Amino acid sequence: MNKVGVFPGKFLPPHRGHITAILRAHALCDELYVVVSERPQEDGELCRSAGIGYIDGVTRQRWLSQELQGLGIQVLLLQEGQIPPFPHGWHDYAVLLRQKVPVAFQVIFGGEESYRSGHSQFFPGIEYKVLDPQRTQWPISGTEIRNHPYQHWDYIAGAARPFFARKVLITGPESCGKTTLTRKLAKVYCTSWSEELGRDYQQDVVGGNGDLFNLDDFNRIAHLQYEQDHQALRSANKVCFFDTDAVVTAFFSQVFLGQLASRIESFIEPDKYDLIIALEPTVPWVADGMRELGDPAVRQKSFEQLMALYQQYGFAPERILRVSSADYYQRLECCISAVDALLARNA
Ligand SMILES: NC(=O)c1ccc[n+]([C@@H]2O[C@H](COP(=O)([O-])OP(=O)(O)OC[C@H]3O[C@@H](n4cnc5c(N)ncnc54)[C@H](O)[C@@H]3O)[C@@H](O)[C@H]2O)c1
Repeated sequence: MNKVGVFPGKFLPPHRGHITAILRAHALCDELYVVVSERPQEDGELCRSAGIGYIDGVTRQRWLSQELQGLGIQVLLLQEGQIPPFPHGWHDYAVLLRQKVPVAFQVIFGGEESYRSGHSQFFPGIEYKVLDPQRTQWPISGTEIRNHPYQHWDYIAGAARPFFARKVLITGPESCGKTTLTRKLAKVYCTSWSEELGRDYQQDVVGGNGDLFNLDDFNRIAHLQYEQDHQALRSANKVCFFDTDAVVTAFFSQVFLGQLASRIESFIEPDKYDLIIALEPTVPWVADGMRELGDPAVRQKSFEQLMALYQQYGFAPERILRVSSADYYQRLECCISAVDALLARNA
């Protein structure tokens, strides 16, 4: 007979302990269903008290589906908000779980010996198989990750890391040292970064001549940058650095064409970044054949216009760090201190 197993849990968030236990369970049956339980009120409170955004059930289901893809394991979502919380809802929980899993199952997997009596009472005839109850291989819990994600980074399932990674935007007008600083910060923190692709785009599509840009070029730049940023975030190690954002694209759309390309605003995300490092144009201007705004007064004015755009689009002023020093060493130190502080919070 086909042996069907179920692996239930909150997975708030999924971690290596969960993944390893699920893979062991998968090796012990013919068909496995992972069931993500969501209790929006209680789960929301767990996230709030840890100081993180709410990780809803669908997001957890997506993360686990990504982690387990290709193995034939189905990940289901069980809404438990309407039944009494554990341990008072055993009866209703048993009913819901049976309704959710589309076929009869013979074994439930878990890591808690203390759930055994509940299982034998409410799932009679169904085996309860406990795996690694001491959590010896991966001594970690969802609570520890929620409360101290950067201390326990290596345990967080890869699919969930972009959620926890701090997002740091480096912004500023032309020739303020943005790209170099972004690369340096990524190296200091041994992590990924996303470079501004507008310059390569300008080279490839209009031979470097910005006068040939049309509005659709700026839509495409915003879209391509969005995708590239997304990819960089997937391999972030606690923090990810972004060399530009759609506000900068909006600014250049205005500079080159005197108007805003139609789709740029849909890529502007005021809440995305934990920190926005705004580099004032106090370092020497470097002509590279593609830059347009070299006059000192124009540079400062560009900076202020850019800052006004962040304000206009609702970026929180307390997340913006203006870096004005003309000294490259000071600029770097100032950024390192700010990123350290960001990683120390909630750590
Ligand atoms: N309402 C009720 O009365 C009731 C009754 C029984 C069960 N339930 C539901 O069953 C689920 C129980 O899951 P949970 O809260 O334990 O979820 P969880 O996400 O904390 O853990 C999921 C499973 O992984 C195991 N695990 C966790 N960390 C591990 C590690 N480091 N190494 C190996 N294994 C590890 C856990 O023991 C558990 O079996 C919950 O969703 C709960 O709502 C509800």
